[in-house]
Amino acid sequence: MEHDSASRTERYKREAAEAAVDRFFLPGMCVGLGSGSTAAFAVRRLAALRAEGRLLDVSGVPTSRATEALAGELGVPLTTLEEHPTLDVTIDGADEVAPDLCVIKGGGGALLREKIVAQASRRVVIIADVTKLSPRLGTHGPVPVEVLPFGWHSQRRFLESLGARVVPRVLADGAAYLTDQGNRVLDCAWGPLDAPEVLASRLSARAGIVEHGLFLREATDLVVAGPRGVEHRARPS
Ligand SMILES: O=C[C@H](O)[C@H](O)[C@H](O)COP(=O)(O)O
Repeated sequence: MEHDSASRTERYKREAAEAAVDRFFLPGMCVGLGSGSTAAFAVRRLAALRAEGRLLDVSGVPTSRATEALAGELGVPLTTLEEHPTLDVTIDGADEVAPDLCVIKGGGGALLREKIVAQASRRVVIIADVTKLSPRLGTHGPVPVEVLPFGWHSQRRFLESLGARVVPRVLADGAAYLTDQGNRVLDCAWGPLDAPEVLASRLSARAGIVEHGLFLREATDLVVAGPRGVEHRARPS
């Protein structure tokens, strides 16, 4: 039963990713390649289209070392923000998606590069299976916060003073999890957030906090897949 629901979720992730690539990646584009299991399906779709001789002139900026490695393995051409400071579109996953297309990202630790790439993109398409939809951000899980290793205990106390239950992210062997930039991640559970924009600006103002997983303005579109098929939603104006 559990296995069935896990494989359904994987199918929905793949369907959302493939629909988004087919609709939003166009010939000649420079694109952002997101991170995580859903975004990996998008990279695979782009590689499959290339194998059919389509989108051969599309190049991508990867949002993590893992995505860079996957794209490299599959022969997807990569570029950089130095070469292409503005990207046409980024397709990326999310951990939680609210009805206004505000999202939480960073479950895989790629939030900083993902936000840099999203903010350099004209359009940001979030791809998700239905389990990611949430009535209010914070309902499903924590907000990942990336902090410099220097003085990180002081960031932990600061986050607790804002009401979070803070769990420093660790690897299976108990060692500290480090991001691609060598920073720590503190997973901060606040529960459903009444005013995510107020929280986001307090986090952004704190020295030592490098970035947080609240993406409140970046997403322009959502492609979500579930038992009723694949649906596209544009950000409400
Ligand atoms: O840091 C990771 C990213 O923000 C992912 O896009 C997010 O965690 C969703 O990952 P997945 O598609 O594996 O659920």
